[in-house]
Amino acid sequence: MNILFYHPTFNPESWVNGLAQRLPQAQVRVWQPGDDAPADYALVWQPPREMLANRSGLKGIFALGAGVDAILAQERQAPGTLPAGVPLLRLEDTGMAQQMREYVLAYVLRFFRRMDEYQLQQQQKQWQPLKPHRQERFTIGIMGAGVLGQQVAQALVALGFTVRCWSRSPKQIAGVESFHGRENLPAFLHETRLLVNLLPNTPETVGILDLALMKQLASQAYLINAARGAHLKEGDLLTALEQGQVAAAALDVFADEPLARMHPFWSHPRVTVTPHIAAVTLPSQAMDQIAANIRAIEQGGTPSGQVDRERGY
Ligand SMILES: NC(=O)C1=CN([C@@H]2O[C@H](COP(=O)(O)OP(=O)(O)OC[C@H]3O[C@@H](n4cnc5c(N)ncnc54)[C@H](O)[C@@H]3O)[C@@H](O)[C@H]2O)C=CC1
Ligand SMILES: O=C(O)C(=O)CO
Repeated sequence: MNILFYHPTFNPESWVNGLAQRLPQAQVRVWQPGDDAPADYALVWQPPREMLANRSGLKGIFALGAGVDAILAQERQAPGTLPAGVPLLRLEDTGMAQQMREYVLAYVLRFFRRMDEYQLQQQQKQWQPLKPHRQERFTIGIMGAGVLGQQVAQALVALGFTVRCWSRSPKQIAGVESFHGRENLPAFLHETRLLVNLLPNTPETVGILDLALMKQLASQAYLINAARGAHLKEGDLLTALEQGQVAAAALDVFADEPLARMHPFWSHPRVTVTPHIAAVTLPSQAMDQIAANIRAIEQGGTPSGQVDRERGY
């Protein structure tokens, strides 16, 4: 069995060695331009078109992340990047849910305990206790109740928050009110005080975080966007902040990354910027999952994490 690896920034040696340890029967190699020797599987992030274009015989392409929007966009722009008919698989959790829980909880508590405002007050040397937010008036809405959203929801319930989620189909998550479908989006947004976005970026969800949506939230709402920058209309967030509709936002992802030096978010007193670090790929856990999926395919079983290319996630 031959496995190709390509990632623009990961250390390829540790992946080649790690995969070889997990799949002793496999020959693992780092793809180099011009390599058109046979392969059964490919592990990729931002693959050049020429890497996979003529490889319709692959048994699986493994995306080295949870979100596959970038690779599907590559395919739209340069057809052939993902040969037709080859299953595309993504990472499911592999340690990202724990990181995402930490990220979201950190900002939920920061906003709930008004730490963002105390930080601004400290800069003014201002000693001014603020009226605490009350949990019963601090409903948290999670858009996207998948692998990551469900675990974040459970962690927030355990902290005593009222939590609701919105997804494509109804979800059963203990202690969480489930809303689904576009028709129920207004009901989900109504009275949501803190909105967490964990949707995949698809043709249906791109630009979903716009001013019209923000106006449906409770006033002085908070936003945590840890999914994709393409979900957020950045100018609309600036307007919502100016109008007081949104009190503050924590943003991990941006329309253009890295965020341009002149971007207003950098210096906005009500915006926190992190450089797309909410949940990163953990090589060891990712390789365990990919190796298990390859074994499943080799034994005629069904691997997990297969992407529906039409749906976009
Ligand atoms: N900032 C970061 O570091 C990271 C960001 N991410 C982002 O998080 C996203 C979510 O990851 P997972 O939870 O693993 O995905 P998932 O596929 O398990 O969950 C997606 C959820 O979104 C819902 N959804 C999809 N389309 C919808 C629509 N049109 N209307 C309503 N609900 C819809 C689904 O029903 C599902 O509940 C990824 O696609 C990625 O973009 C993932 C990892 C790290
Ligand atoms: O896995 C993903 O989709 C990520 O965004 C990782 O940073």
